Amino acid sequence: MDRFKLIKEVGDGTFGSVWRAINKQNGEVVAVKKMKRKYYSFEECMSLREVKSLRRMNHSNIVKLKEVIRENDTLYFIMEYMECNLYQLMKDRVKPFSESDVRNWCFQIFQALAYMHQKGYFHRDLKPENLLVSKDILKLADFGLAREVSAAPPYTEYVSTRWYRAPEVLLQSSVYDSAVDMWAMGAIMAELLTLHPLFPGTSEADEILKICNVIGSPDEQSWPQGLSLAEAMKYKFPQVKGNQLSEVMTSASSEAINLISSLCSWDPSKRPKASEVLQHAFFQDCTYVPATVRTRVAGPPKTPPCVGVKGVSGHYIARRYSTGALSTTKPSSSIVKSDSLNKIGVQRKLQMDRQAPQKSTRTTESNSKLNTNRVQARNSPGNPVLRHSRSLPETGRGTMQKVSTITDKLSHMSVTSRTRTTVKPPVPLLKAGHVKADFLGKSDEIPPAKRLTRKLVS
Ligand SMILES: Nc1ncnc2c1ncn2[C@@H]1O[C@H](COP(=O)(O)OP(=O)(O)OP(=O)(O)O)[C@@H](O)[C@H]1O
Repeated sequence: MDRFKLIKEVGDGTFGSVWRAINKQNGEVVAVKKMKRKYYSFEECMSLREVKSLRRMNHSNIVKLKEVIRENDTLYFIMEYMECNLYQLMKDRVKPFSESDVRNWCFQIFQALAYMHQKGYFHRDLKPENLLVSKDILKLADFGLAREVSAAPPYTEYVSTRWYRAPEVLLQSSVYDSAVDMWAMGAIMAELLTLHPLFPGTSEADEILKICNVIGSPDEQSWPQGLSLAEAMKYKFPQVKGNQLSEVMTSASSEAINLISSLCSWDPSKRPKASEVLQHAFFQDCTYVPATVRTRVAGPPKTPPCVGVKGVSGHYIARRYSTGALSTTKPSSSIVKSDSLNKIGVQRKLQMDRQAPQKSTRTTESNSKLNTNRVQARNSPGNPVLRHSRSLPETGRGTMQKVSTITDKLSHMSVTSRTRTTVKPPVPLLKAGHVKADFLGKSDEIPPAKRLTRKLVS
């Protein structure tokens, strides 16, 4: 690692801290992800799912893994550097992004997903924090949960971030597929257009309630398999009619609403595939031009403001953006370039309310057994108290935030008078976190003040 000078920590995830760094030999700016747990053999490193899947990806909208280095039992991923993530772009904004921004960003991500799904992988942990931005380019990152479609189910160790978690996963189906990524993209698109998470559940039960409040409870017609899954675990869906997305996403176009509605279908088989989404009317003005062949247009490329700038809505025209050449440094026995890496699975640790670093055991919501006799969905908690949890000092923002969300509004509309509530002014978003086991029927066990936590290093 002597070849790299670490400049600044730019991210602190469950499994690794990410640094902006410079390759001293060629001056290239890179991202270095330093894994938190120790790795005592190189084979162990090579078996990581993040390594196995990323090395097979070669797409301009998927972050490139340049090298894997193990030094003193510590594992480092050398990746192309991206300026910020989509959550960081959203968190300080007051004015929603323009639909054309959202269209351009999502088009790129659906391109990456179409590629990845076609290659036989699905991501399983899509969330704004894993969509990285530089200039006008978006890239998919964090393949720690990526899974080969061909790998035999049941998939038992999976934990995605709850707010973007598909209902079949919430109901512990063991045979889900790439449709879980499509669900997450529907939720992310809505969040980009409104600056509020669409389904900010405080527990798994509340997550399902939040979904019901928006799209209505599933029935025999909309999702027969879902009813069977629920029955198998003795879970009863709350009976909610749901509301029209258009009633709360008032400024969204009918095409955007239509696309989000189909992505967030209860039945995974009714969600469009990524390749189909690219043909949707919402993207009719988009034409994908690979980053490598784009011509530069007037004006310097810029990344939308992500820290400390409020209310700015930029228009980001596709421009040439170089991700830099691969490092030319000579690989040693403990350094492997991306094209010579091996396969297997990743250890993934949950991000708790207050993240415990160095914890290497796998603790997942899905792993624990559900107490099927106790399954009972709770009513919506209303506006939950949310907390920012940051691992580096931050200025200016309070730690306790009362958050108004789309679903809270919808919940109010559907459960009470069905009259429209006054739209509250937007407040800073919270970064979704994995939260300790909160299975359906156990949501009461989570202390209210700790329920929704995002973690961010700025
Ligand atoms: N290539 C990169 N360039 C710049 N920043 C990055 C890069 N990769 C990751 N980051 C930043 O670091 C954060 C954490 O990275 P990552 O998601 O890979 O870690 P993790 O430990 O797997 O996180 P999680 O808790 O989501 O599982 C990201 O949200 C992003 O802000």
